[in-house]
Amino acid sequence: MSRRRIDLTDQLGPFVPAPAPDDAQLALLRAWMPARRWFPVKSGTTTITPWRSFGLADGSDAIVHLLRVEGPEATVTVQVPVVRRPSVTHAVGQEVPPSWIGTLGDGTDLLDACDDPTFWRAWLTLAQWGEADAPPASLDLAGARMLTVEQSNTSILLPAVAGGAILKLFRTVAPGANPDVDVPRALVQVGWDGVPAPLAWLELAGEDEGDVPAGAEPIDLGVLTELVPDASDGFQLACAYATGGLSFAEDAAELGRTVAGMHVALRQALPAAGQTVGLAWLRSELRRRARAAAASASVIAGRLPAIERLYGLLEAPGEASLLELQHIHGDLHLGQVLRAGDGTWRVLDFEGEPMRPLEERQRPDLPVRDVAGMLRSFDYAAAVGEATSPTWATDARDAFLAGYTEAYPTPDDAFTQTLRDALELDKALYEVVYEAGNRPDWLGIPLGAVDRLLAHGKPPAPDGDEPVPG
Ligand SMILES: Nc1ncnc2c1ncn2[C@@H]1O[C@H](COP(=O)(O)OP(=O)(O)O)[C@@H](O)[C@H]1O
Ligand SMILES: O=P(O)(O)O[C@H]1O[C@H](CO)[C@@H](O[C@H]2O[C@H](CO)[C@@H](O)[C@H](O)[C@H]2O)[C@H](O)[C@H]1O
Repeated sequence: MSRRRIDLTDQLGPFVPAPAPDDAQLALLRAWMPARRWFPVKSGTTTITPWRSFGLADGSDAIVHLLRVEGPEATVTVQVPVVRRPSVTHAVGQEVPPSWIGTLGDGTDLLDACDDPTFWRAWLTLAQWGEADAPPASLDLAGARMLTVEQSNTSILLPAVAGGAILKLFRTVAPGANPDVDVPRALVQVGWDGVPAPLAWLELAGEDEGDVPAGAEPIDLGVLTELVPDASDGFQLACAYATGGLSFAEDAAELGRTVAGMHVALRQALPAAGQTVGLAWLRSELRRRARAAAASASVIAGRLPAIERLYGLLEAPGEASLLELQHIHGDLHLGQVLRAGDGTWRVLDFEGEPMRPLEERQRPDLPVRDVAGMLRSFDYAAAVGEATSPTWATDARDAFLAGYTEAYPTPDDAFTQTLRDALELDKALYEVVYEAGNRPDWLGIPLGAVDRLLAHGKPPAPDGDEPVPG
């Protein structure tokens, strides 16, 4: 969707030039960044080099560094705003605050500015506020704090700004509109109330670079969104239900209706102009992703033949049949939904799977991918919440699917089931790679699902063929 663009062609817009981090700062950043949850490269050696640095034009002293992180597979750009403050001594045994990057030779601390009120104020002052021209007259930072939850970006809770808001600073940035800004805006514009409204965003002008043509697209640095009051995180809630022996079916059914409503609204908000894919293409794409997953997580490699066979089952009566694509969420799971105080659900985080390239994440896709993502999440909640009932996850799945199909009728036939299984497997493989890099203790959750799906979708083994694991 179009944005009212500030003319940034010959100037830095809301920013002022600033020096790149010097050697001492760079050494601290190189030691600190890879241990952050948001650091995008999870294994292998990385090279971190300064790319662009700028200050904020309101006179505050934070400096935003964009650093190139070159990993074994790709080079990405990471946003790290910093401030220098007089050093604070922490008692022996006391944990240093999460914003502490290190102490410089002159005795000052280099800190993550995401936890700094002067940076918040500067950001809010310089951001583009929706269709309005200016921020609210008063920016009350009472109760504001940086969140320390598990997330791919860094968010700051601002309970007194604009009636309650949350600021998300994108950690991995790229030229082009971040879907986490434009997709919710488009959904709000078509009147869908299942998403909290974006209130303001901040973008950095593009810059010519090497063979990138002049006028490279602006880079989205973050988005301010309205706060969902009295919200419960969907994953924590589901885990608590599982632990407490409470059925999640009713909430799951409502969630199914919400996800269906989201798909209907996305079709209207961002029409995909009749784009389709053929089954042959889908099979080869799923196999490509499986091979890439196997290359990243060795535990998948031995299962590849069985995975390929399961994808081979993906045949419709008319092989020529085409599947319709549309804009989808792309990384839907219980941690991306909030249950508001009134029991309704809100969907967050339209950035897609953070481990995939932006261009891939923006493409129209199959809505069943979102359904499969949420189904995987019930399995996670049952495992993490140590569900006491053996049917906890299947009850939630069935209720979710019933709620979804009630609001977005889809055929209930063998092909639909096989397609859903294939996409659940695709998601479980992604999760194996994700857990191997982030939470190795949880690797068994998606791996168990991979084996279950392989056993369930097991094709009749041709003579002499090796057996499917599971
Ligand atoms: N609009 C909102 N209202 C209340 N809480 C929110 C809102 N948006 C996000 N959160 C909370 O902020 C945290 C991070 O949000 P999320 O958008 O999923 O981050 P990330 O993309 O970095 O993973 C989650 O704990 C989520 O529950
Ligand atoms: O929320 P993000 O955009 O950062 O998504 C990534 O991290 C998620 C974990 O925080 C990960 O989700 C996986 O774990 C969840 C429980 O923590 C579970 O509910 C999901 O079903 C499971 O996929 C997500 O895959 C990853 O992209």
